[in-house]
Amino acid sequence: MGLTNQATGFRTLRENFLPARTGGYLVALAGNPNAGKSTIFNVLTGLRQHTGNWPGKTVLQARGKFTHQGHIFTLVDLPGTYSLLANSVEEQVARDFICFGRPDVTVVVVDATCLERNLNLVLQVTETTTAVVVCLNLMDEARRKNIVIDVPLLAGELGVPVVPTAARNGEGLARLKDVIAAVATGAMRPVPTPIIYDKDIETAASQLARQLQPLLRGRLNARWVALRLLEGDATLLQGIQQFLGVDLSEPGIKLQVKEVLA
Ligand SMILES: Nc1nc2c(ncn2[C@@H]2O[C@H](COP(=O)(O)OP(=O)(O)OP(=O)(O)O)[C@@H](O)[C@H]2O)c(=O)[nH]1
Ligand SMILES: [Mg+2]
Repeated sequence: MGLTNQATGFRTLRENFLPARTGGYLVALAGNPNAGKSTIFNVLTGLRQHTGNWPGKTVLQARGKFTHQGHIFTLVDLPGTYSLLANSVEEQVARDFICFGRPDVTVVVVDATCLERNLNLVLQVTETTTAVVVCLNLMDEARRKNIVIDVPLLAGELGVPVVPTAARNGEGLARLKDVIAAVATGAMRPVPTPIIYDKDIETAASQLARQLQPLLRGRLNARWVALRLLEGDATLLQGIQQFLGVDLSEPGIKLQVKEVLA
């Protein structure tokens, strides 16, 4: 059953979105459908989010709390998404929370049995924020399929911590909490490996990013927004208007996009 814009009303989504900051840290759980986000959410919070072996179970974000090392963490279980270039309302919920919910840490849960496909989202998230932890879930399944992953090498390549887990039997979740806490408190500062595009795209993006910087005022990564504008991502413009009150579809910006593309 699809969740449509009409059925939910965008306003409701937006009101649901930005949790009141009541102290503690805000942690987003993002990832492809079926990667095990809700399973991790349930173990960490003791709540019972719907889980099951088909994609798209979680349609709206769910929130729960856990405490660790004396800190309170609000965990947000997001709908599964393959990409930040939202193609459905569920993906838009996830994208908007990652971009506008200002999480202190974004955990990207990936399926260790199909790492390559899952890394697409990891790379997109690390383009928007540095406070990223990769949770390499379904390690039990990977072992069963004789898939061997060099975790330190992966972490080194990505520039963010990678924590192997098998959430269904609780494996690795204590370490996951330690790493979330370390990134949230600033004890660990990931430095994601930048993705460098063709020279023309880089030149256009940095030119545009300079124009966007004063409008976005650090609330969103200007380079990433510039790349999305060059790509013509209309739903992101909607989100920026809604959550930041900045209209990037105004003629002045359109003209700049045209100019850098010329
Ligand atoms: N073997 C194994 N199964 C797991 C593991 N983690 C989750 N699962 C199972 O994988 C299926 C999907 O888990 P969910 O937690 O619902 O996945 P999700 O990421 O929340 O999925 P969406 O909400 O659809 O995006 C469920 O049947 C879980 O029991 C794990 O580490 N190992
Ligand atoms: Mg789920």
